[in-house]
Amino acid sequence: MTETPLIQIRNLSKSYGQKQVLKNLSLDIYPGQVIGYIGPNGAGKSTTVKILTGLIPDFEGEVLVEGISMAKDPLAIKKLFGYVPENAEIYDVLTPMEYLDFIGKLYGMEENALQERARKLLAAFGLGVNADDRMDTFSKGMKQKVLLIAGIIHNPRIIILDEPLSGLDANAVIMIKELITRLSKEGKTIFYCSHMMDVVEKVSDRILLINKGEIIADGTFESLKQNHSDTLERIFSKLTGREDTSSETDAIINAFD
Ligand SMILES: Nc1ncnc2c1ncn2[C@@H]1O[C@H](COP(=O)(O)OP(=O)(O)OP(=O)(O)O)[C@@H](O)[C@H]1O
Repeated sequence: MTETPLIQIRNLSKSYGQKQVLKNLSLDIYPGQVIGYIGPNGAGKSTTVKILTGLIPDFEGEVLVEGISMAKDPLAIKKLFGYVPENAEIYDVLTPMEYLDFIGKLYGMEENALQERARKLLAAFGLGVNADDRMDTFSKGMKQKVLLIAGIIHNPRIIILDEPLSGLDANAVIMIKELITRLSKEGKTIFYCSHMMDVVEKVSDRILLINKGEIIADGTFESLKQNHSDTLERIFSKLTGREDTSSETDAIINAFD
């Protein structure tokens, strides 16, 4: 590929105390890629994305986004990212509009544009009629949708979804798949962390497999299956155990077919 990488990660390492959780990661990520970032619990996925989004400022190595070093201008880089964290709590005494207004202003959005985009996205996610209702009356799936919208309210170039499906039902899975497809068509770069191999397979055009803080495979899902089937099987059967055969998981996986 001759294109300039959008994100360049060079020799990235991170330790918590004595424990090294990322070991010398080097990666180039290109504009428009949909990357599935997979690996077992504790492999280092969330730590990687928290470094990319500026939430963990102390690390070794270098991260460049659009050629700008994270160390030099973290605020400029933060605005390029939209981040939907795993298991986030929402401040649910607010309405979606109040919450999105708060988040949008953190990104410096102008009031009218912010209101317009918030209502448009809420309607697109089927929450138009709930835009001004307090979220403490919402289901988990409805709150997750608001968190997703909050992650993309400022129209970021790069979107990071960290396990956006945990605990959600099959409808939410369909919604995520549609969202990823739509955002990818708009040219967004997407970094999608998940334990659900089958789901990642269907939405990603590049898979990164991380284990114990090291990227052990990088390629298409097909190439991964050919060259790392043992690792994939070991990791995911250990990881998901019986869950993969539960009817709920089956329903989620089937939602993609
Ligand atoms: N703030 C922290 N302090 C100390 N150790 C941490 C901290 N955050 C993460 N860790 C440890 O770092 C390792 C990597 O964690 P991380 O959350 O990045 O993994 P992950 O791949 O996202 O896992 P999961 O799939 O379970 O979310 C784990 O062993 C975790 O216990």
